[in-house]
Amino acid sequence: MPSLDPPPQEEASSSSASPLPTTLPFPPLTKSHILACSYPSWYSLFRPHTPKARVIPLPATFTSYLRSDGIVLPPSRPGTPRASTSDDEGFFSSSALSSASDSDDEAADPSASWPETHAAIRATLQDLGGAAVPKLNWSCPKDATWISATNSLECRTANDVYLLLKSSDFVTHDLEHAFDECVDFAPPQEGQDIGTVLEQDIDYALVLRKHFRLNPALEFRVFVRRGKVLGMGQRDLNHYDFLFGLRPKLKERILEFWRTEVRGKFSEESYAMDVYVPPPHDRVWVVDFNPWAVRTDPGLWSWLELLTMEDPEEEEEGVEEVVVRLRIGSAEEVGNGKEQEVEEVSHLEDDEEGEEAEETVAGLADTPGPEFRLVMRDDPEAYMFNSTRYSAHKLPRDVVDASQAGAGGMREFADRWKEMLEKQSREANARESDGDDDDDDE
Ligand SMILES: Nc1ncnc2c1ncn2[C@@H]1O[C@H](COP(=O)(O)OP(=O)(O)OP(=O)(O)O)[C@@H](O)[C@H]1O
Ligand SMILES: [Mg+2]
Repeated sequence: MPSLDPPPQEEASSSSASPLPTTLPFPPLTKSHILACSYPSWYSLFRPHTPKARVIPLPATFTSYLRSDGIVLPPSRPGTPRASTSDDEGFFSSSALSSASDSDDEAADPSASWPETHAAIRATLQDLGGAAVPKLNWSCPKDATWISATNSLECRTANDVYLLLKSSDFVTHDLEHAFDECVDFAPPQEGQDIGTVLEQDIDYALVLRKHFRLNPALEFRVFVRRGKVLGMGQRDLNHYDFLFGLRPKLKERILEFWRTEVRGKFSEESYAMDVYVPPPHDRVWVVDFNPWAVRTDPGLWSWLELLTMEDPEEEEEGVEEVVVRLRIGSAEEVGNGKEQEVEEVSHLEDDEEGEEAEETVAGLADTPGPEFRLVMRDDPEAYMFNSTRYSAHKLPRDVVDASQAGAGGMREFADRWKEMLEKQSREANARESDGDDDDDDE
């Protein structure tokens, strides 16, 4: 992944009265921090609070297959022609993926190099009820869903899994750039293979999570810095009226969960924790732990503010549900405070979760304690170029494009970067003085 260093000092400070930060003040990134956020590292600690999943260790033969160019899938059944239309082909037909390197139907079966892994994946899919969402140690192939017939992460066969993993840049990042920016990582010397170097420290694994229909509105990212929750916010960048009424309850549950189940248990002091809080919103599920690093998408926050904000006051144990009936904007804009129809969210575990729609109307404003950000209707933050889906991965691409466009390109990029920092700073100030303000028309 290209460096995310902001533009040079003179670009950022030349025209502004108040000096702007020119680098993001992250603490030094270490391999041990990255490894602590690897799914197989934390899963055993939080298993009772994690949707049903299985971790399959991956041999070097399999990771080499993932790193190799081209997409060659195993035949649907060993020994059968690729054009088979058996049920085992899942969403994808392996015959449809024949490429230049695979011009005849008799290309070698790649799974011959990792038969146990192939068998384990097939058995695990069955064990998980026939449909799972794949992930490597840190990343899910969210950027590759376009290649799936269902446009989703749902996999029904081993070939569905391989196709998503092999099509994903995010997965490639795990395989080739896991320790980028780590101060204690020596990049490979000439002639050394990155895979071999990384695998000295990393036990690669495939995580298969039982697939369920989750409601993206109820996924949140919680930012913890030096052992204190700084804030939290939606992961999905759409506006959901019903979240405003639920905010006090969600916040209380998430903070309580963090205090009782995560604090003192997860080894790291700074990280971004992803949680899912399905109806009836009494139980918090851990989806992921992400490094405190620029590679993690700050979502509705910006890294600049997360890194520079004051430490919060000591946590109040048990934030109360405060009923605050503020009128912000029009009635239509603030919504009715009731949750809309909620998607099915069963199968988090072996036992079923309740699915009743939440009717609590507890207020629309945020309660005291760490700020809980929601997307306002027409919130510009949802549309900022650096806050769109997978922005942490798009930004480096911007840097790459800018660098390829020569000095002019870099200057233009630097200007955009400066504008972005200024905008974030303005918005942080406005938020501080105005509180919830859904009329922001920037
Ligand atoms: N068991 C599941 N069934 C269906 N969808 C799931 C399941 N688990 C996760 N997802 C979806 O996949 C998304 C990505 O999962 P996850 O957060 O683990 O990936 P990630 O690569 O770590 O993402 P990020 O880069 O944002 O940290 C989740 O936000 C959720 O919407
Ligand atoms: Mg993650």
